[in-house]
Amino acid sequence: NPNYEFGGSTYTVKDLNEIPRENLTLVKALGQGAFGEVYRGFLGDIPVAVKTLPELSSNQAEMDFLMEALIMSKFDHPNIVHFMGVCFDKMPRFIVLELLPGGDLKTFLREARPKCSKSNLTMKKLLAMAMDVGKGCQYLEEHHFIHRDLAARNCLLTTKEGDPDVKIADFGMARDIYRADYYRKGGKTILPVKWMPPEAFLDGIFTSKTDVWSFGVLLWEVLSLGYMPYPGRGNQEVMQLVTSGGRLEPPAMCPNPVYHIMMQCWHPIPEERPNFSTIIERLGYCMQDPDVINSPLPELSCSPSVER
Ligand SMILES: CN1CCN(c2ccc(C(=O)Nc3n[nH]c4c3C=[N+](C(=O)[C@H](O)c3ccccc3)C4)cc2)CC1
Repeated sequence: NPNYEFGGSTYTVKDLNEIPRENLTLVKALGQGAFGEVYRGFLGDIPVAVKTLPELSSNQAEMDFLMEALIMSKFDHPNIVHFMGVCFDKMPRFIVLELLPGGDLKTFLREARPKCSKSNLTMKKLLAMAMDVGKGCQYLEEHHFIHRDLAARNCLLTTKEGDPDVKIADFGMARDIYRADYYRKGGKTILPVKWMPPEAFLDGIFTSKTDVWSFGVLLWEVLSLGYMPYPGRGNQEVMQLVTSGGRLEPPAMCPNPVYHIMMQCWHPIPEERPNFSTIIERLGYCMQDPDVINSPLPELSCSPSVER
């Protein structure tokens, strides 16, 4: 059974909170997880999300699933999805997590674009969502945990209405590296190149400053309302561009101070990039700046024919 080291202690499967299966009810699939399905359900009368491992899974998939549970079970932060327990006594195996009904951040941004009707999205809300992720990242940085795949697609929202809180909810990449799966899965696994700094995709060097670069791209995703970074460019082209100093353009209507934070996250020298405490501080200033929070969001053209 694999061990997991976090904060100076070592954990194994027996340290996981085993939930009696009879207390669990699965209601409806929420979407495809990396393994099997993720379901909406109840633990007693508490709404939960349940990640399932298909019964016919390889031994490696089983170990991956266990490692993912171990990783998430040790986090304790309001901006990281809360781990509730596992049903590992028999197949099918379950990981029970906090339910986040708002869906993923990228989808939310794309669906919340101001169309013809007034969208209730504001610059302040966008910055507050980025701040949430930044706080989760600061916690990971403090615990010397490198995420390796920070992106809007891996974050979830508490709600689609009002003021959603945002939480980091997927640790699959860190899990693969922790299990040294990356090599087993054949180096050709799809690397999130568009979210990676040069030292990572060129030399495989990962530190918390790698996550800072990715956070800068996530901030760009938020301000662009869910665009794919480097639109129209392939991974090879992006590696070329970035290694020769090219960077993402400012999203439409992005206030300069916010773009300035992105650019600092994308400093070619990792040590020159700010840490997450500094990033949060600077985002905080932006949120106090009337010129920033009162700047309008891009109004997409109102011609109904233009499908975005
Ligand atoms: C109209 N829209 C349609 C879509 N809809 C949804 C779509 C998906 C979800 C959803 O997956 N919620 C989750 N809550 N907790 C966890 C979830 C996923 N988890 C996982 O661990 C997943 O692996 C995961 C992790 C990060 C990102 C995505 C998926 C843990 C909720 C609402 C809202 C209304």
